[in-house]
Amino acid sequence: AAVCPVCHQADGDRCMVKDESSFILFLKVNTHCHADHITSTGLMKKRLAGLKSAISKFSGASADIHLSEGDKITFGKQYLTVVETPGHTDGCVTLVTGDRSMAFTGDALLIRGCGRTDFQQGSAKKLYQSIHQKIFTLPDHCLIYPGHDYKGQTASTVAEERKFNPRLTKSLEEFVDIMNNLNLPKPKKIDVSVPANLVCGVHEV
Ligand SMILES: N[C@@H](CCC(=O)N[C@@H](CSS)C(=O)NCC(=O)O)C(=O)O
Repeated sequence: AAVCPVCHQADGDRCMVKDESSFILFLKVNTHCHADHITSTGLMKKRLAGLKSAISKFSGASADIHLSEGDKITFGKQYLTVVETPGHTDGCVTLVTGDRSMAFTGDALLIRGCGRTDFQQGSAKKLYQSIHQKIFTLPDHCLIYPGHDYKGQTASTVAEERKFNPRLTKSLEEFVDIMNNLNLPKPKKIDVSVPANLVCGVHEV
């Protein structure tokens, strides 16, 4: 089996090593396919030789690697586990550290909020189930790092959000009602189209 030069493990799958000549040294992992998250990827690939992109297989986006539930992204002696958390989009993932002390939730769970569900495959019911079944089941002390910080708070914990999140402490029915009545303006330039020859790059439409 191939041995990863970074983490020295011989287990090819954990390192995403497919053969001895294809170790990945730089990986841009996108939590979902919205312009405000993936737009940098094409430019980063141009500037950093060997950089690979990764995104959920359910995102509809092209990328070097398509991620599935349970995939492990290894770096050094650490790894991130891919946890599918659809609802904001179909292809949203949360990345959880191997020791389950940190979770990068993208736009699924925000601090005292959550991703909107009113466009591009949004589903309030799916989001509620994702958060309750996949994120709120992580340890209480697990730190939450979301994709947006609208109120100056950059980290929270599972216990805090389970207790204080004004949307997720509600029943499913109440949550769906809240999400259907947010009436947020649609962000400008949120739509993306990905030309076939530009892997995980973005052209605004
Ligand atoms: N007006 C705000 C809202 C921007 C916004 O819509 N943010 C998205 C994530 S980017 S698609 C979202 O899910 N927000 C949830 C929410 O409850 O605000 C701004 O422009 O800053």
